[in-house]
Amino acid sequence: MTGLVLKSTGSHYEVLIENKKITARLRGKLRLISNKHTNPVAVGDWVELATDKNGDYLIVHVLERKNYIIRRSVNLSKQTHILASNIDLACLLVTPVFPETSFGFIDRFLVTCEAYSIPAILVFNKVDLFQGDMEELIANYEAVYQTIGYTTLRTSALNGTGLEILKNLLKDKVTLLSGHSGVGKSTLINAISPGLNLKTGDISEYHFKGKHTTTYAEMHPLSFGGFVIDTPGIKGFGLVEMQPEEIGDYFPEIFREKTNCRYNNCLHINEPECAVLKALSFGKISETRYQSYLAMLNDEENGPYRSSH
Ligand SMILES: Nc1nc2c(ncn2[C@@H]2O[C@H](COP(=O)(O)OP(=O)(O)OP(=O)(O)O)[C@@H](O)[C@H]2O)c(=O)[nH]1
Ligand SMILES: [Zn+2]
Repeated sequence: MTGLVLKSTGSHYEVLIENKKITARLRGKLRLISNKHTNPVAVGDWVELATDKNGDYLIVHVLERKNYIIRRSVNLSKQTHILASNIDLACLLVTPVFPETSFGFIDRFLVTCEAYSIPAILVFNKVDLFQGDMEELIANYEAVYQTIGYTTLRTSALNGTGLEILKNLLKDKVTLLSGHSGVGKSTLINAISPGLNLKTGDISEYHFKGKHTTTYAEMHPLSFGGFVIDTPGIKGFGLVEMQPEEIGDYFPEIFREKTNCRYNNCLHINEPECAVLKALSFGKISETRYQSYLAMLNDEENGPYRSSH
């Protein structure tokens, strides 16, 4: 029989088999297969199951993954951890304040999605709080990302803004929902799919302790069709196994321009006749995006790269 992995707590897995949630363990052998990733089975995996002599469920095989997103393991070793697999859409919840989501964080998320060819959207949440300066801040973010071609949406779980549009975007898909701890992931899922009753945090706790209420990635069936994967308060995405020359390919607007650079191995730092730097000087490529690009280049061991721009 096959099932869909909804949750992993390390030793046990919650698996959906034809609308029934069961708990399963891994067959011993499976644990040895993957040295590359710290978890051989991830949320979103389709798995084959068997029962042991006591009638307990065992995961015996992981079906081929359409895609998966990896993160560096928490201990910052070379090992990586599969965050989730078989993702149709990645949705980043963004709040300009409470908590602050930086351009750098958004760009890292988008680059990760581009690298895995997973469509990504940006959802500006808690818009009920946006007035005055906040409104301006959001409009600024929207302008940057809409110009590149990303879909953006404004939502509020509190006053219902954008919830119907969000439901339409998520319907019948497996959506990875990300965002800093406290941006309102659990609250938003509860609002679009009542009955799940996910635990939400008190905002004051986030401020003072940086508290995480969610600790494991977990997949939830949506009442209107599809699944959403809630991820624990993420500090950042690791750019795993990415070559410096590759990074620009995951910024769609840099990728579009780079064919016109004089050198085809141009890193768009201070090379002559660089089409990317030219587009930047015309404002066709945004300054914040370019700064994120440079920051990501310098993340790699080959850095530092400094632009004379
Ligand atoms: N004003 C306002 N507050 C919101 C909204 N959505 C969530 N909140 C508040 O933001 C806080 C954090 O919400 P959560 O849903 O727990 O955040 P989360 O992203 O799931 O956090 P983690 O589980 O730690 O990753 C809570 O106090 C919510 O009441 C919203 O649309 N408007
Ligand atoms: Zn260039």
